[in-house]
Amino acid sequence: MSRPSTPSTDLTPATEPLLVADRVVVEYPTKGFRRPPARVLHGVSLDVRAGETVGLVGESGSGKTTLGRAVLGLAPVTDGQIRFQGRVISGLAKRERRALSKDVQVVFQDPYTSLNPAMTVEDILTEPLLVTGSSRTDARRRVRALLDEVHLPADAGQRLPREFSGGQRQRIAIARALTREPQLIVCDEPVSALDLSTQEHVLDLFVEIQQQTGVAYLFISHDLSVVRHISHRVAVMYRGELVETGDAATVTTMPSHPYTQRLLLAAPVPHPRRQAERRAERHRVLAEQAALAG
Ligand SMILES: Nc1ncnc2c1ncn2[C@@H]1O[C@H](COP(=O)(O)OP(=O)(O)OP(=O)(O)O)[C@@H](O)[C@H]1O
Repeated sequence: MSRPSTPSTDLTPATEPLLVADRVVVEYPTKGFRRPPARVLHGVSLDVRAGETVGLVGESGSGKTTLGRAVLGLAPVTDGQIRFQGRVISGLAKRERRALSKDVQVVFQDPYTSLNPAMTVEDILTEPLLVTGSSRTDARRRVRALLDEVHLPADAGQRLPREFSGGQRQRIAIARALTREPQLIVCDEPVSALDLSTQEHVLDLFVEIQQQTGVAYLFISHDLSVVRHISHRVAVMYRGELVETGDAATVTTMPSHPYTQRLLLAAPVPHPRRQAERRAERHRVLAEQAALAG
C-alpha cells in the first residue's frame, strides 16, 4: 500500500508545521582530555505537519534515532533548534519537557523491554492518566476505548505483557503512547522486531489510528519498504545529514541522491501491485481463518 499524498492541514501559510527541526546539531561529549565532542547530527532541517507521517530512513549509525531522541529532549542539541507548534522545545527544563509529553510521545523498537513486565496492561495504560489527575473511573473507561482502538480484547487489561505476542505487545505500547491523545508520536523502528506479516498488521494499525485521530508520526526505520508503506513523505539520512526529502513514492522508487539509489538497490521496494496482491492474500487467509473459527 502506498499512502495518499500529504494531508492538507488547517495551517495558514504563516503558521509553522507541527514539528520543525531547524539546522539541528547534536554533539556528544567524549572522554579524554581536550578531545572535541562527537558531532552526530550536522545541521539537520526537517518538518512534520499535523496529521502527516514522515519516514526517516538511512543505514545503521546515520543518526535517525539521534534525531528522534533530540525531538524527545533526550539528545544534546548544541546548535540549531527544534520547535513544536511554533515553540522552541530543544533545551527545555525537565518540568516543561514533562508537560510536553502529553503532546509528544514515543513508541520504541522492542515491545519486550519497553513495557514494565510486573504491571498489568490496565496499570500500564492507566498510569499516565492517573499521574496527570484523571479519576480511576475515567482512566478505566479510557483504557477500554484504547484496547478497542488497537484491536485487543477487553480482558487484555487484566493480563501481564508476557502473556502477549510481540505484535500484541507493540499494540499495547501504541495504546500507551495514545493515552493522552498526543499530536505527534516518534516511532523508532516500531516494527523491526516483528515478523513480516505482523509488521503489516501493525503498520495498518498506525495508519488506521492516524486516520481516526489525526496524530502525526516521525517514523524511523532502516527499511525502505516499511517507510514507503506508512509515510506521506520520506527523508533520507546519511552520516548525520539529510541527503534527500520528498514524497514517499518518488523517494522510494525514483530517488535522486546516489546514496538513496544505493539503499534502494540493497533493499528493493515491492512494486505497488505486488504489495496490493500481498494484502489481498492476507485478507483472504484471515477470512478463511475467521470462517474456520465459526
Ligand atoms: N550517547 C551517545 N554517545 C556518543 N555517541 C552516540 C551516542 N548515541 C549515539 N551515538 C552515535 O551517533 C551515531 C548515530 O547513531 P544513531 O543511533 O542515531 O543511528 P541510527 O541511524 O539510528 O542507527 P541504528 O539504525 O543502528 O539505530 C552513531 O555513530 C552512534 O555511535
